[in-house]
Amino acid sequence: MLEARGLTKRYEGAGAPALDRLDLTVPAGEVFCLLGPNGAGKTTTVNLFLGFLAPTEGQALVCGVDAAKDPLGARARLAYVPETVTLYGALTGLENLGYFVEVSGAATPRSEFLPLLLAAGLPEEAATRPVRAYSKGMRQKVGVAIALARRAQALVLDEPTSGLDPLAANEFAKLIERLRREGLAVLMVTHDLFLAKQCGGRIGVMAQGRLARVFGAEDVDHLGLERAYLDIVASGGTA
Ligand SMILES: Nc1ncnc2c1ncn2[C@@H]1O[C@H](COP(=O)(O)OP(=O)(O)OP(=O)(O)O)[C@@H](O)[C@H]1O
Repeated sequence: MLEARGLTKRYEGAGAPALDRLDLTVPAGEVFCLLGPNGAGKTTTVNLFLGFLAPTEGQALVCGVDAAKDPLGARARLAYVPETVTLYGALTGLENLGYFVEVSGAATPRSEFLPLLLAAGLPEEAATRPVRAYSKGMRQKVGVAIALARRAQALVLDEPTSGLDPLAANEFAKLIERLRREGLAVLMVTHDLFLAKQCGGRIGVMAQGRLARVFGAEDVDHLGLERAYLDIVASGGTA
């Protein structure tokens, strides 16, 4: 579970807070998509959950662990897939997975590596090829496989489908849905309204550091979400 309680971040020298009293709970088995324009506070939120930033006020809890007080404990329970997954180009997908699992200290047996890559949607023939020739979507899948291998209970994704073609983004949405069904708590930052709708769960729109509105993915159609998003952004989060 991911939980923000009155989570606030004011960067030094800045006037308005980058994140203003965020209250949010993402339980196991839910996807929460965070939308918002540039500078809304999405990355700040992610960095607070990862314990990379200390909050000015409030708490970011990962499965009950306060990320500011125990960042290593929080990160042990949280898998993070960034916008661009950094892998070793000369190593194969399998070798990269093995390396990152070892570094993380996870006890995942080697026999599970290939099934994990396949579960993340990587074609089997690609698993033994150097990743320097992988597409961005294939790299993202290795990133998800690394996250799965760590058996984290929560998953945070930052713009995971940026630069993916619609087919790859659609495949990625299905993967996220599967992880949700397997019981992960998923927080996904995205600019992609279609992806947010497709991944189900709840969709939050941030503006100027505030979580302005939360929609159930079932309760709003694409056009309605787009209109609401534009209204919220135009009003600076007060619509
Ligand atoms: N290290 C920093 N020092 C000062 N201000 C910062 C710092 N990082 C971010 N900010 C400011 O905090 C606010 C929120 O930034 P943040 O990066 O969280 O937004 P975002 O929603 O992730 O934007 P984007 O969609 O562009 O990634 C912005 O006004 C930004 O300029």
